[in-house]
Amino acid sequence: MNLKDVIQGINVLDINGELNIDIDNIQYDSRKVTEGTLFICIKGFTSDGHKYIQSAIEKGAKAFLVQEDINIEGYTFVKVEDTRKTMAKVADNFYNHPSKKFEVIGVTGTNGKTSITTFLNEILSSDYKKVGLIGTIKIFDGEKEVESNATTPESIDLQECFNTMVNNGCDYCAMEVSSHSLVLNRVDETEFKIGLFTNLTPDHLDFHKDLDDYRDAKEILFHKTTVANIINIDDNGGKQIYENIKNLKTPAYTYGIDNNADFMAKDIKIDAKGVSYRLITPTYEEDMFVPVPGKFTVYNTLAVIAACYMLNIPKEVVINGLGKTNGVAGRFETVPNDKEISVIVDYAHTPDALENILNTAKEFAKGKIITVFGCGGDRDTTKRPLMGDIAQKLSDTCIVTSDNPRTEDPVVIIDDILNGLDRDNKNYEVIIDRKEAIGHAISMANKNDVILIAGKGHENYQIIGKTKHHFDDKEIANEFLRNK
Ligand SMILES: CC(=O)N[C@H]1[C@@H](OP(=O)(O)OP(=O)(O)OC[C@H]2O[C@@H](n3ccc(=O)[nH]c3=O)[C@H](O)[C@@H]2O)O[C@H](CO)[C@@H](O)[C@@H]1O[C@H](C)C(=O)N[C@@H](C)C(=O)N[C@H](CCC(=O)O)C(=O)O
Ligand SMILES: Nc1ncnc2c1ncn2[C@@H]1O[C@H](COP(=O)(O)OP(=O)(O)OP(=O)(O)O)[C@@H](O)[C@H]1O
Ligand SMILES: N[C@H](CCC[C@H](N)C(=O)O)C(=O)O
Ligand SMILES: [Mg+2]
Repeated sequence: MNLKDVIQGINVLDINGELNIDIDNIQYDSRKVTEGTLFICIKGFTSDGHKYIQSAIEKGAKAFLVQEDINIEGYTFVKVEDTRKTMAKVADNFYNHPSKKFEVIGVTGTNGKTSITTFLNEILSSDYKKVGLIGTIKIFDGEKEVESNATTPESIDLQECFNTMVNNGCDYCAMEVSSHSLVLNRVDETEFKIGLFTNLTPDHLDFHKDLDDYRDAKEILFHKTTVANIINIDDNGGKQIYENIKNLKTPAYTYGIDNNADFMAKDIKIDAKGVSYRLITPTYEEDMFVPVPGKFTVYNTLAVIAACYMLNIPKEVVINGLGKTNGVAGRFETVPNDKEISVIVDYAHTPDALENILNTAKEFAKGKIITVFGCGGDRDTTKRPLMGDIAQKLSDTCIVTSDNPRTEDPVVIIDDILNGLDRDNKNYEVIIDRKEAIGHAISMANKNDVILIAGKGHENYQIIGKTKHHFDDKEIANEFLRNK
């Protein structure tokens, strides 16, 4: 594509060099530059893309989008105010506005995004639609699965992914939209048909100033939609967002259990097999069963039902689809065994999620509840003591261990967790090594006990320092259960 077309519509401050050149690739990471690339220099949190101009030239970059005054003979420099923001526009131009060519459904909120996008994918696929998926567990581009490195990819990667999905004949894309992505312009220029909001509870307060700031970030999604916004009205953050967006051109709809809503669940029953409820929509009522336990499943499925309603998916497809769902990998996933112990692997990595999952386990536990959990390193530290408190109060025994320590010392992370629990109550233990901790939980469990292994869910790795080691909670639990 001609550079003039690539930068069409952007606010240019200055140009040095020739604009009438062909661009074959756009890239924000010098390590991925190829011949004919427009390299976008981003001033980041840890590094500065402007430092890599020389190495990008060596790899074949021809043109640069910059925030500084730079002029090198034979290359083109386009200066703009904010390269990160402009990058989204450039990416949308380069891939020819792919999000407008199919139906993108965006899901935001602290918990439930992966669960909802997975359900949506399952249901829309069963209606013979081709569905792309973007989220924490994986990316599916309509033909193949690609490893996911983030919940929401960088703008260039995102627009490239949309383009591949469109070329692969996808009708829909169900995607998770993280608060980071909304603030860091990753989803700018994306046209969402539907925006869904799940809930807002403390997380990522290392990145957002406070909970209000975090909520404002989430609200951005609902200003980018064209067909419908769907909001959990039982959630305080949801209520506030609804107030702010209810009069926008795109209509807003609500779902909930406790408050009057467009999509409601009544007569809820929850047990170890799943949830059942009476579904009330604007035009029909139905008895629902979903084989995934937890009150949060009621919320997640109401959101899915509302989205499918707005997309005119036949109600039978939605109801039957949810009734047969395989659940979501690493979300309330049980590890089958012949010891009559309920071993549950779950991705609860926030105080709210941990509380919900433990309350769900409590509703059907016939024996003791043993919780194994830790907190991730290089992430929000304020959630650590809160999770310690919740795990201790809602378990008979809790084993505090490591999650992904990343570049932090696991002992320091565990200490932060211990600051939230009552050290005089000896119902907790500390075992730094996660494998050992899981083994210990299984060795101490008796028939009818519930073991909750929380925090890592589907992850099949542990990040220590900057290295990913193979590690899979389910696999390890299985190994100990076999030998018990
Ligand atoms: C805080 C944050 O989100 N940072 C993201 C951001 O990094 P950054 O802008 O600070 O980049 P930087 O490392 O300072 O580098 C600046 C520029 O130099 C470039 N560079 C750097 C080195 C080099 O050799 N050559 C080169 O060109 C980089 O590619 C970048 O363009 O842009 C990078 C490129 O897209 C991301 O990889 C990086 O995500 C980091 C790794 C991260 O951990 N992000 C997490 C917190 C995140 O995004 N999480 C959310 C939510 C998770 C959830 O709740 O589900 C997510 O959506 O995943
Ligand atoms: N609607 C919900 N409300 C509260 N907790 C939930 C909800 N749905 C799922 N959970 C809990 O949160 C955990 C994470 O769920 P899920 O992976 O769907 O969330 P997510 O929003 O995708 O998280 P992430 O920000 O890591 O991408 C689950 O393992 C479960 O314990
Ligand atoms: N998307 C979340 C996942 C956290 C999962 C947990 N296992 C951890 O490593 O903290 C994050 O990056 O904050
Ligand atoms: Mg997710």
